[in-house]
Amino acid sequence: MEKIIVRGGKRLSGTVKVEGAKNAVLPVIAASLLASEGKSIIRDVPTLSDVYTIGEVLRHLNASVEFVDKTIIVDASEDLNIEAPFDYVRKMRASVLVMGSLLARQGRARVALPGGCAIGSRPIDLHLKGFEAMGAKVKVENGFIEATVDKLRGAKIYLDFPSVGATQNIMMAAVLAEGSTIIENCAKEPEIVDLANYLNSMGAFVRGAGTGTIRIEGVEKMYGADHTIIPDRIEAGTFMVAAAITGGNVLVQGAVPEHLSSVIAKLEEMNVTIIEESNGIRVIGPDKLKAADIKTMPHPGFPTDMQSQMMALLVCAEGTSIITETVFENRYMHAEEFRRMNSDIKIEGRSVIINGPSQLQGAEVAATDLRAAAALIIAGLKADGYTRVTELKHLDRGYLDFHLKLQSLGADIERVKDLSDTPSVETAAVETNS
Ligand SMILES: CC(=O)N[C@H]1[C@@H](OP(=O)(O)OP(=O)(O)OC[C@H]2O[C@@H](n3ccc(=O)[nH]c3=O)[C@H](O)[C@@H]2O)O[C@H](CO)[C@@H](O)[C@@H]1O
Ligand SMILES: C=C(OP(=O)(O)O)C(=O)O
Repeated sequence: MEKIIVRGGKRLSGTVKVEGAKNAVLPVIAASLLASEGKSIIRDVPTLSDVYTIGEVLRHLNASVEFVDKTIIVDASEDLNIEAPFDYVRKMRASVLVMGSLLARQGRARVALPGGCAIGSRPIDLHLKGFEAMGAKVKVENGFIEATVDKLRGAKIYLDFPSVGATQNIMMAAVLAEGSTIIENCAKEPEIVDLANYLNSMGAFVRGAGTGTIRIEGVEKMYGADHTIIPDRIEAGTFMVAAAITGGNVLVQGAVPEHLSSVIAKLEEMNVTIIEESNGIRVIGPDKLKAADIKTMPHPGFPTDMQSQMMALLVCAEGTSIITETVFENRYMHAEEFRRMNSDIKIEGRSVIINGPSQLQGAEVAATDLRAAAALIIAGLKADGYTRVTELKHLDRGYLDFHLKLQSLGADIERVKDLSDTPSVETAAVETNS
C-alpha cells in the first residue's frame, strides 16, 4: 500500500506550476466524440488516472485515443459503439458525460447507472430530464440507463439546480440537435466556458456560457479541433492553501485570479496576503490566521472542491469558523480524519463548527476522496511530527506529482511503497520532541 508521509513544520517557498484542469479536460474529451470528421488535438492535459479512464471509455466506444506527453489526439470519425459499462463508470462518474455526445452522434446511448460515492448520492436526473425534453426516450434497466432518439430536437430546458455535469451533457447533446436549445439556470463554472469554446471551435454554435442562460443552435456536423485546456483552479487553490497554512511565500504559476475570486476573498479575510502577478498568484501566509465562515455554492460562489482544504486552514485559525456545504449532502468524511490530527470540529447537519486554533498533530489518516487527500496532506505540512496519508488512489484522480511539487517548494514529504519504508511512530515521536 502506498502512503504519503509528511513531516510538518517547513514554510513553503518558490514557484509551482498548475496543470490543465481535470474538470475541464474530462468533458472536452467526451465532446471530442462529436467530431465525425478530423482529429481533435487537446493540449495541456493533466495525465491523471481519471484522464486515462476517460481515454479507455473512448477507446471502448471505438474512437482512437493517443497520448503524447500532455497532448491527447482523438479520432472519432468511425461509427461509435454506444455502451459505457459499469467498470468505467464505477472508476469515474464523469464517464456519464459521454451520453450527450453518443445520443447526438448515434441516437442511442447505454451507460451504467453511477452508484453513490463518498461525497453524496449524486443522481443524474437533471441530465436525463434534459435529454427527454429533447425528444429522447430514457429507461433504466438492469443497472443501465438507456436513451434512444431518432433525431434530437432543440428545447427550452430549465435546470432545478445549476448542475455542472447536466449543463455539459445537455450542451453536448444540443450542438447536433435540430433547432435551438436554451438551458436556463445552467452552471457558470469556468469549465463550462472551456467546453463551449471547444465546441465552437469544432463548428458548434454555443452562446452565453459563463452566464445563467446558454443558447445553442444545432449544426449538421462537427469537426476535430485544436484546443488548450484552462489551468486547474482547484489545484491552484490547493497550493494557495498549502502556502497559507505554512506561513510560506509561493507563486502559483498559471492560476487565473478571475476563476478564484471567492477563494482569494476568503484567504484575504483570514489575513493571507494575495498578490496578482502577471503569470500567476502569489500567496504569503500570515503568522496568525483569522477564523472565517464559508458556504459552498455553485460558481461564482465558493467551490465545494476547495471545502476540505479550507477546513485544514480553518483548524489553524484563531476563533470559531463555520463551514456550510450546500452542494453535496455528505462531503464531511474528512472531518473525522482531521479529528485524529487533534482538531476541534463538530458536524451539525450541513454545517461544521471549527474552534481554532488547534496545534495539529501528525497521525495515520485515510483519504476519503481526492480533495480530502490533498487536505490531509496540507494539514500534515503544519502538524507536529509525521502524518501518514493512505488511500492515495483518490489523490491520483486529481493531482499530478502532488508530493513532488510540494517537495520542490521545500516540504518534507515523500511517497513510499510499503510499511517497511516508513519511520516508526516511536521514531517520529522522538524526532518531534527533539
Ligand atoms: C468532473 C467534474 O467536473 N466534477 C465536478 C462537478 O461534478 P458534477 O457535475 O457531478 O456536479 P453537479 O454540479 O452535477 O452536482 C451538484 C449537485 O447537484 C446534484 N444533482 C446533479 C445532477 C443531477 O442530475 N441531479 C442532482 O441532483 C448533485 O447531487 C449535487 O448535489 O461539479 C461539482 C460541483 O461543483 C464538483 O464538485 C465536481 O468536482
Ligand atoms: C468531486 C470531484 O470530482 P468528481 O466529480 O470527478 O468526483 C472533484 O474534482 O473534487
